[in-house]
Amino acid sequence: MSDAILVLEDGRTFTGRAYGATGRTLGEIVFNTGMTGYQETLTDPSYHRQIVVMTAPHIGNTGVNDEDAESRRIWVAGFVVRDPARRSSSWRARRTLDDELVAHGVVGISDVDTRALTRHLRERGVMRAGIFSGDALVRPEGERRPVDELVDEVLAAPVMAGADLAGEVSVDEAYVVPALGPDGQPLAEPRARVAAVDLGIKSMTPQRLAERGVEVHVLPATSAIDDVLAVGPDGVFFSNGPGDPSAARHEIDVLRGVLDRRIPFFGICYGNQLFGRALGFGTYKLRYGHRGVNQPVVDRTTGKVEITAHNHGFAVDAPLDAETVAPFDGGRYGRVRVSHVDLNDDVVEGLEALDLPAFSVQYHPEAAAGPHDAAYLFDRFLDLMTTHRDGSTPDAATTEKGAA
Ligand SMILES: NC(=O)CC[C@H](N)C(=O)O
Repeated sequence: MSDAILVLEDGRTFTGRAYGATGRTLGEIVFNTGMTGYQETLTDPSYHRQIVVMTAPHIGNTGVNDEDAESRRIWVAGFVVRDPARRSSSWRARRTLDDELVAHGVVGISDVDTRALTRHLRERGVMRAGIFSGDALVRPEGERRPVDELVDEVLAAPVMAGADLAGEVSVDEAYVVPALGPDGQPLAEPRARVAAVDLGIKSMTPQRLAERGVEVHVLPATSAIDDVLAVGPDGVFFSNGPGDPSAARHEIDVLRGVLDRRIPFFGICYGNQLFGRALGFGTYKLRYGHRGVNQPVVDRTTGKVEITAHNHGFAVDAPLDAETVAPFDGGRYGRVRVSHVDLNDDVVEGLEALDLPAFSVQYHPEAAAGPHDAAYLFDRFLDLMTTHRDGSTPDAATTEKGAA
């Protein structure tokens, strides 16, 4: 195994060994505290352009299987681990993690003091970084490249703030995930039909809806409101995704079209941030974000605390205490409240419109990877769609699907 170096934009360096592909990679460096789920993390499109540090020290133990990928490829820009497993041990493993990283051309580094690195990122905040190994470490004449030169390359990489990335990870063509019955077989009569805008969707999300008898039409991020309406949806879903929500102007316009028509809406993660912005709230970048599978969140509707999976670096800036009139366009969307809050740091983790059939969460009820405490949110979405359709909501008199 050859040498590798991790270079942060503030000049801090960590030496280690090449892991996965060798070469050079640049991105925003973030840490994930999950003890499990590295395959789901690697294939989560929300990590596009990010170098992920795993704080769990031993990575690769269960290899890579053919079932747990959350999308068609690995998206992380680079991978940083402490102690890679020397062999995979799982009846489901088909390949080693090292081989999988090589096959996908993902440059990684191992034997890094990931505790020191994570403490550094907690203090200084996430920043740009690069991993350099193999030819990327040496000049053509064979001498080692000085760190200053590597730092300059890191500083030339784009920052995450302002990045509009959903279009880079979304599908090109729409597809349908069929509704399933209790026996796992396709349902002839779906219980509801959802238009799901793919901003970087994880495959487990339409699956969780399909398991509840919902037919899911997954649409490209570039879809216009007419494409969404063409599905004839009982509800619209906006997925997780990479990038800065303040850059997603097209998607926010489409979402306002959904809200104006009072079509039931549910958003996850990036979808929550876009819902917040559509309502007129701001979003901001967290110092180091939430990434892992054990974040405590309180659901203020029931008072229950749930342990949840997270992957976000931005958050919605909305008042925690009271119902607020959504600021957009003089209160056009009525009242809103913060429905979920992170108990570690009081970050907004969910929004609920009180005068529209719409809600969202900042975290991952699809739970891939992670605990399943928040699965009830998919049931809430289905309930919202069916009661809205049957006209049995309290505000049904004023709720007319298709009204402009
Ligand atoms: N998982 C997500 O949807 C992430 C949303 C956004 N890109 C963030 O970092 O906050």
